[in-house]
Amino acid sequence: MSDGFDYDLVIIGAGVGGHGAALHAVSCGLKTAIIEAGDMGGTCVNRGCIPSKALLAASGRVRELRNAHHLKSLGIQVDHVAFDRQAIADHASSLVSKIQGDLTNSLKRLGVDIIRGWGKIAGTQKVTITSDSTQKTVTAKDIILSPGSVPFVPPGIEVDAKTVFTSDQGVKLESLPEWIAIIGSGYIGLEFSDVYSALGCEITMIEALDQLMPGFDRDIAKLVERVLITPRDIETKVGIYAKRIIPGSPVVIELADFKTKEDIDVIEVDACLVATGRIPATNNLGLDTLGIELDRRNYIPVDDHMAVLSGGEVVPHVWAIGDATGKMMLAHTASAQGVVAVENIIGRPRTVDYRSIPAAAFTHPEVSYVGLTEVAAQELAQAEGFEVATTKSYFKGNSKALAEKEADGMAKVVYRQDTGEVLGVHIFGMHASDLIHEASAAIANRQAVQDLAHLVHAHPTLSEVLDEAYKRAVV
Ligand SMILES: Cc1cc2nc3c(=O)[nH]c(=O)nc-3n(C[C@H](O)[C@H](O)[C@H](O)COP(=O)(O)OP(=O)(O)OC[C@H]3O[C@@H](n4cnc5c(N)ncnc54)[C@H](O)[C@@H]3O)c2cc1C
Ligand SMILES: NC(=O)c1ccc[n+]([C@@H]2O[C@H](COP(=O)([O-])OP(=O)(O)OC[C@H]3O[C@@H](n4cnc5c(N)ncnc54)[C@H](O)[C@@H]3O)[C@@H](O)[C@H]2O)c1
Repeated sequence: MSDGFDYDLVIIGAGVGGHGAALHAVSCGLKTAIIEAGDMGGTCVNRGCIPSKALLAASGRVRELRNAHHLKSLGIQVDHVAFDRQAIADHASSLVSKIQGDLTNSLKRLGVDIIRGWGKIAGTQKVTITSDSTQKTVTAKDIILSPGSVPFVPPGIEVDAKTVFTSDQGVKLESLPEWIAIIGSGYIGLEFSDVYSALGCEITMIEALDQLMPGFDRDIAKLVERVLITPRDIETKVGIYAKRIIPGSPVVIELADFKTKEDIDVIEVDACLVATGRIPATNNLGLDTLGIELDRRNYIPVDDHMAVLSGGEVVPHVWAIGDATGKMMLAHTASAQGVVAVENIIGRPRTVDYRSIPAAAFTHPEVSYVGLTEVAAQELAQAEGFEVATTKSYFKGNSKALAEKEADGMAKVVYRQDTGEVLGVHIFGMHASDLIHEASAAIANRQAVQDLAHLVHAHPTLSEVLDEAYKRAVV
C-alpha cells in the first residue's frame, strides 16, 4: 500500500464527485486524502441539489394546500394557508448543515484524511495545498481532480448578489420579490419558477433559444409548458436574450433578439435570477505542470475511463470527474464517475455508461428522462442506418394518478424499430423522478420493448404508465 507515496489517492475537491470517489477508494483499500478549499460537499450539498429540493418541497406543499379546487375534488377543505419565508429558508439551510455534517463525518469515520486548502498539481504524482500562508506538498500514486463548476454569467449581466443573483444566492431565499425575471429556462430556471410561483411571485422567464426548455424532448417540453408555465403567473419571452442587466431598485433588463441582436425592449423588475448554465472551475489547478490543456470550453479532457488526456493521450495517474469534465452536470454522474475512476485505478477496467444515467427536474409535477431525446435518436439512426419509433402513454389513463386527481402527464419511449432496443425514456408527471429508474435499468441492460412489455407491474401504481407505454410499442 502507498509504495513510498504519502497516499495511494489524493482527490482535489470534496463535492459529491470527490466524496463518492473517496468512499469507494477506501472500500477498495486505498489510503486516501481529499482536499477542499471551500465548503465540504461542494455545490450539490451547499448551493445546489439539497437546498433547492428543500425549497421545492416546502413551496410545493404551499401550492398543493392553496389549490382549493383540487382539494375540494378530493372532499377536502382548507381554509387559510400561510407560510413564513424565513422558516422555509431555514428549512433549506438546516438541511444543508445536516447533510454537510453527515458527508464530512462519513469521510472521517472511514479514515479519509481531509486537508483544507487549495489543491494544485505540482508535477508527477505530487500535489501542493495552500491555505492562508502555509503550503505543504503531498505525494500520491494517483490524483483525481474534482473541482466542479460555478454559475455562468453572460457578458453584460452584472450580479450584485442581492437584486441580481445566481442560484448560489437564490437557494437562500432571502426575499420574495413581487416580480422576478428568470434568465434561462433550463433546470434551474424551471425549478426556481416552480418555487417562486408557488410562493406568489410574478415571473418573466427569458430564454435565448427559440423554444423553452431546449434541452428536453420536444413533446415533453410542450406538455411541461402547458402545465407548469402557461396556467401560472409566468410570462415567457422566447428567442430573446438579456443583453444587459443593471442591478438596483428596480433591476433594469435590456432585451434583444437572439438571432438579429436587435434591441427589443427594456423591462424593470424587482429582482432577477440568472440561470444561464454553469462553467467548469478549472483555473489554477497546476495542469500546466504536466502539460495538460483544457478543452476549448475549459473542461478537463477525459476518456470514458475518466483518465485525463493530453493531446489525446492518457496522462498516467491523473483522473478527472464531475462537472469539470462537462459530461452531464449532475450529482450522481459525478459520484458514478468517481467510482469508475477508482475502479480503473485499482486495475478493474470500467467505463461510464452516460446513456443510462437518469436526470430529473423536481418541479410539481416532476420531469425526468434517461437516454436520448427523439431528435438525438434520429441523428444516431441516420448515422448508423436504423429507424426510430416512439410510443406514449398518459397519466390520465392511470388509475393511481386518477385516484390522486393528478392526471397531468405523459411517458414517451424512444426505441429502435428493428431491434426494439430502448434508446430514451421521458416522463412528465407525478413522481417522474422515481419512475425513471426502471427505464434507466432497461437502458443499462440494452433491453428491448418486446421484453419490457412482459414485466409485471403492481396495480394500481404510477409505474403502470411505463408498462402501458412498453405494451403500446408491441401491439
Ligand atoms: C441550484 C442547483 C440545483 C441542482 N440540483 C441538482 C439535482 O437536483 N440533482 C443533481 O443530480 N444535480 C443537481 N445539481 C448539479 C450538482 O450540484 C452538480 O452536478 C454537482 O455538485 C457536481 O459535483 P462535483 O463534485 O463535480 O463538483 P462540486 O459539487 O462543484 O464540488 C467541487 C468542490 O471542489 C472544490 N474545489 C475546486 N477547486 C479546488 C481546488 N483547487 N482545491 C481544493 N478544492 C477545490 C470546490 O470548493 C467544491 O467544493 C444542481 C446544481 C445547482 C446549481
Ligand atoms: N434537478 C437537477 O438535476 C438540476 C437542477 C438544477 C441544476 N442542475 C444542473 O445545473 C446546470 C445548470 O443549470 P441551468 O439551468 O443554469 O443551465 P441549463 O443549461 O440547463 O439552462 C440554461 C438556459 O439558459 C439559456 N440562456 C443562456 N444564456 C442566456 C441569455 N443571455 N438570455 C436568455 N437565456 C439564456 C440557455 O439557452 C438554456 O436554455 C445544469 O446543466 C444541470 O445539470 C441540475
